[in-house]
Amino acid sequence: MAESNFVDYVKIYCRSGKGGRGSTHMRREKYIPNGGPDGGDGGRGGHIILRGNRNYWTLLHLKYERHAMAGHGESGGKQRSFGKDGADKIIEVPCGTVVYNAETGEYICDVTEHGQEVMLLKGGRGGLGNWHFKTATRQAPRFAQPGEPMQELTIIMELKLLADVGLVGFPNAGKSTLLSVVSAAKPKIANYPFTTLEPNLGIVSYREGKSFVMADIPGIIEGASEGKGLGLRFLRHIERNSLLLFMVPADADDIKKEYEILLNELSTFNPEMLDKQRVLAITKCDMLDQELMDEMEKTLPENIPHVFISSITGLGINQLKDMLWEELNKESNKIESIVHRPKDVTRLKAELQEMGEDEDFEYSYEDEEEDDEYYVDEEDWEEEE
Ligand SMILES: Nc1nc2c(ncn2[C@@H]2O[C@H](COP(=O)(O)OP(=O)(O)OP(=O)(O)O)[C@@H](O)[C@H]2O)c(=O)[nH]1
Ligand SMILES: [Mg+2]
Repeated sequence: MAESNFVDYVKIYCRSGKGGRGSTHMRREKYIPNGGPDGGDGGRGGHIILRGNRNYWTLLHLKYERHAMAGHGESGGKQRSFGKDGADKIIEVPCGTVVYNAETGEYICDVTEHGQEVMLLKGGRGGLGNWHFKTATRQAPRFAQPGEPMQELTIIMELKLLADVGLVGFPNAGKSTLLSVVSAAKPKIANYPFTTLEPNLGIVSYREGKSFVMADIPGIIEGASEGKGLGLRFLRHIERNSLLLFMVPADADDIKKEYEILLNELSTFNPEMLDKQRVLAITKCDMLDQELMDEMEKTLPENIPHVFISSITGLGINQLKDMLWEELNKESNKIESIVHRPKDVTRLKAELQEMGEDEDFEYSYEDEEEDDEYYVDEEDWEEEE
């Protein structure tokens, strides 16, 4: 597959900073021969923090990152001086990013709002300098605390677009065409299946300056949940939608059957998809006359509101927008009902391999000096001028 700019999946090795060690310095000035311990505290190691940023729409900027490392805390110094804290590493992510543990598939957190910050890995606390351990005997504290160790974690970040309405349909159903007439988005449209290879988002303006976001995803075919066609790779982008708009063309052999196949694929992917509100649009109705529509009406699936539309003539488009808006504003259809289950690790691995993301990041500890517990720096004991 060609190199794509729509990146919704990345694997990153993360490491927080370790805490700086406390100093064991002894105060020895000219006229104060036994000044006692005055070693300062080590600095805190840097955190790894995720921050939601609405200016990002994909994870592309993280694709080649591969690792995120925060700075280590510096050691404490003489005269109770504190070591500097290690620099935090902030990873900016688009809203709708879900984070999993790459080894276990366990769900860790998600970032849904602009400016929202999630502490992924805490930096180690700095060790206390020996002045804290001053006792009556003064001489005692020839040690200070080491800093707390760093933490490591390899994560998978997955983007789930945060659109209000998700378009669900077989290839060629007219999904992209609809998006292009109700929003300013300019998706590719053509008379062959799988024209759309990546999700497109559009803002649909409604009356009085109100608007909602619509996501056009690649077409779904029977067996998609087992990997057929473009497979389930893009289904996750409609997991977050509060409303699903099913689209079946008027010239389909059996509208009801096509609808059921789509529904079945979604529920195989994630049974919670069935909890979402649905609307059915019969597309390309410029090919029908009123008589045919009345006839067709009787064969449609029950329990789902439907509308006949044509993106070409504009038939039913306003009615469709009204229906979508009404459904979106029902209290029962607010999002956040989504339950995060752990990822199936084998599936995760397969997905990663498919994306060429499965090489493990090797981290070298070569440049790092080891913290010796109760480390005593000889220099600290030298007499000063
Ligand atoms: N007559 C008619 N043709 C339409 C209408 N809407 C879309 N089409 C045609 O149907 C074909 C497929 O349209 P697309 O919008 O690309 O379909 P899609 O569902 O996005 O297809 P994939 O991206 O392949 O999943 C194109 O040739 C469109 O011109 C319509 O309302 N009436
Ligand atoms: Mg399309």
